[in-house]
Amino acid sequence: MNTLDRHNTGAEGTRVFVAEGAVDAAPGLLRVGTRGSALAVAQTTTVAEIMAAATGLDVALVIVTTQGDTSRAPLSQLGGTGVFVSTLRDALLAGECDFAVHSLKDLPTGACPGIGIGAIPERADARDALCARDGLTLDALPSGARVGTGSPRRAAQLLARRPDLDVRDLRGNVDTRLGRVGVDLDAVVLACAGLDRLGRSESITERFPLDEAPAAPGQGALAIEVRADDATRSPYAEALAALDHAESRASALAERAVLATLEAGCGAPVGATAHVGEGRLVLRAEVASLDGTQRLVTVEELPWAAGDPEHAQTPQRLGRAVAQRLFEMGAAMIAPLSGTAPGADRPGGSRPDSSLPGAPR
Ligand SMILES: NCc1[nH]cc(CCC(=O)O)c1CC(=O)O
Repeated sequence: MNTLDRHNTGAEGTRVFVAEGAVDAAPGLLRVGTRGSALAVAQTTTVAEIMAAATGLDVALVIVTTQGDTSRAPLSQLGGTGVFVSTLRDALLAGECDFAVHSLKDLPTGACPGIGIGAIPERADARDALCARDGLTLDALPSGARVGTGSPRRAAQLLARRPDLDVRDLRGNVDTRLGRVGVDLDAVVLACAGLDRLGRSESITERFPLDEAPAAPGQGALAIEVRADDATRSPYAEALAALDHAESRASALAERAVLATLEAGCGAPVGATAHVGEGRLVLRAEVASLDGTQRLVTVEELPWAAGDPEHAQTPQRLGRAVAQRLFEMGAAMIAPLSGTAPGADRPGGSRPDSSLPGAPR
């Protein structure tokens, strides 16, 4: 009755299936909470298949409908993008699911009592994608071309390269946004990760290099949240350990520490992108003015090795240092960081992501 669509994963005969409505806890079953959008279901299915293979258990996708999905009220009235996240967290705390899968870039940086990030899986392509009509690249778009994005960071980065563009506000899910290309817009900018996960890679006409256009902190990464008491208990711990990817975790946490220290929200023109190379964690971040005419960029790095307890706090330290440097360069003077006017005084420092003791690294 609960199962709409079941399929075998082929992994030791376990099943991954989509449940409609409530599913009771059962010993042989893991329940993974997800939003119901095509993108959310696609990425949660991948997560569920890894969990099933690692534990030998069945995995149910529990679709949680959030107010952000059903309401037509502006996001600002619903309490910002956090509405997508808080309903999933409520379901987790209420025991309606055992895990919650989020796009990491949509997760507010503040800690949530009783919940922690149990795993950050291997990240998809973190870059932004231009999806233009007729296969056009950014340089090839005609003067004054109309490009859609709802992100102030993407708008600033577009205008920095092409001040002549007519950047238009754009909302809605991935397919809605793509549907505007060649109709009333010449192009839209979306995350490569979402397009690749949805099988829409062929719509991409250019992938912007991260060193020229740092993406949103955490873009392309997922976060698997778990009740803090369950993180180290079997079978949850085995499922999380199979999913966690140390380099992706370190990179994403460093990027998010920039955002937390700047006390910047998703509406702030802030990009941050980290990678691991030659035993070092390298973090590049940018704060731009909304019109793209002013861009502050800094790159810093620290030694880092997977699994080394000495480097457990390195991502947060690196992110804080980069954000402090951006403050010194005048970030608060050129950009609205949390919806306040440019120039407003921004104290640094904010509570970091909750980290679970004993959670897989
Ligand atoms: N803000 C919406 C959002 N949240 C996560 C993704 C998909 C990319 C990802 O997983 O980071 C998107 C769409 C987009 O930015 O194009």
